[in-house]
Amino acid sequence: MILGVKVKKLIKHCDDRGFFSELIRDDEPALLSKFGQASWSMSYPGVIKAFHYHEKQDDLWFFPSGNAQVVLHDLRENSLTKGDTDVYYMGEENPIMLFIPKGVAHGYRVLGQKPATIIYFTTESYKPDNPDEKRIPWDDPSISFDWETKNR
Ligand SMILES: Cc1cn([C@H]2C[C@H](O)[C@@H](COP(=O)(O)OP(=O)(O)O[C@H]3O[C@@H](C)C(=O)[C@@H](O)[C@H]3O)O2)c(=O)[nH]c1=O
Repeated sequence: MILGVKVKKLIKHCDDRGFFSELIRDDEPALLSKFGQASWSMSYPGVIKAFHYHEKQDDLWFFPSGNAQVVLHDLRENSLTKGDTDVYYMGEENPIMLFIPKGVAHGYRVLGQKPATIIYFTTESYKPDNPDEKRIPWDDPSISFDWETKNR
């Protein structure tokens, strides 16, 4: 597992009305050291958004609807897991919060036949004049992640 990445499994309190679940609390600083921004985005089935990374901000991801294949790749020079790639399947079928530290490239592919929505929290707010948004092509050979679903 890439160093510094954290997973919080959400607890669904189900009853006859539906369910309730906590996402993040102020006594979980390990998950988000500070609040910068909350963002919401939707992607259509099959879309790949990858790879992005940040120099200053940490991300905390949650997919409230749909499902995604999330791919992380450690770019940090001084990390013991530099060069490692990890995959998470998250969303409706696996409701988790995923903490992605700065310097870890991240991206996702929407799985299934319906759009996926993501709500994510960042430790910094977006600066339109100088965004902390770095990009690596989704099929970059240095990561060489195979995004195809394997029928087996
Ligand atoms: C990220 C961001 C974008 N924008 C604007 C810029 C642009 O006009 C439009 C779409 O921006 P992007 O193409 O960068 O959006 P998107 O490709 O959804 O970017 C996001 O993807 C996820 C997977 C991440 O990891 C985030 O860090 C962020 O990079 O929204 C904001 O106004 N605020 C923001 O915080």
